Amino acid sequence: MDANRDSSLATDDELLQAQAELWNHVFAYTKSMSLRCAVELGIPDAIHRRGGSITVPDLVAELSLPPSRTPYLRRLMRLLAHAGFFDAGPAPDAYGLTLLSRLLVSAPGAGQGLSPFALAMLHPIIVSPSMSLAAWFRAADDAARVPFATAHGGREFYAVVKENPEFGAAFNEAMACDGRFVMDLIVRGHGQDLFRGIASLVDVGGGSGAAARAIAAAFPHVKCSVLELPHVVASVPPGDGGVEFVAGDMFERVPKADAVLLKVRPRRLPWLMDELD
Ligand SMILES: C[S@@+](CC[C@H](N)C(=O)[O-])C[C@H]1O[C@@H](n2cnc3c(N)ncnc32)[C@H](O)[C@@H]1O
Repeated sequence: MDANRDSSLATDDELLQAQAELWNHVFAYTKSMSLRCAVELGIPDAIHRRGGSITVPDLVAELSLPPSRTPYLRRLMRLLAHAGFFDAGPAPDAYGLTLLSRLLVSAPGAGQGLSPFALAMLHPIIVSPSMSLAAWFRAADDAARVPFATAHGGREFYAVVKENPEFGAAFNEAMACDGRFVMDLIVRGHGQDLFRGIASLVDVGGGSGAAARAIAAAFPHVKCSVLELPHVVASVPPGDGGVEFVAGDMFERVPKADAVLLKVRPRRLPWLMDELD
């Protein structure tokens, strides 16, 4: 259907199709929330432990859930299978891992360990400010540059990360697992070209050093360091993985090195940070 057409000219079928699309958008969050639930329960790891496929009653037992939850878990699995996370294979009432859910499996060699990323990005501290996006647009006062600050007592994102150790640890682990995953692929695919002639590298805002460690392991001749905020450096176990940590502020000083790595993410969440953060 032509998205710009006047709805008075649409056929009943087209109106119903448009309503179905509207419902898809209205309920899109059910996918995210079901994913969060699956990760919190440890469903991808449980299926992996049971050889890659499991029936719903066995999954209830494996997760030590009350048997009365079986029909509800079945509905959750059906939704997640529809979203591509699990494969409703040939056996009745059984679900297997897909490429997508293998990304979440934590066992080394069996999956990519990206569950912490899903958990942190779907944490209430990140999600809840989105509920006040419209109110923020309407607000006359300019004090809060983004809805995140309004929802969190005027504090910017990294101040909240610092003040909330549980969320801080979850956020750092999310960055670490994603950094490790991406950097392993980059090193595997393009590392020889990328790091030729480089003797030292500093990863600016490099979190707990997962990406720098992946580079140091693959290219031992590259002296890798990480520049991070002091509270992040303080949370990294000492003597970890051949990477030097420098506590500081990237806007004040960046240690000298042959190469600077600054890996940032596209600003997908308009309520979280603005261009100045
Ligand atoms: C979005 S995370 C990215 C982490 C990692 N580079 C990655 O891509 O996975 C941004 C990191 O920058 C750090 N950071 C924020 N402001 C900083 C500053 N002024 N100086 C140094 N690091 C900073 C944060 O603590 C956080 O770990």
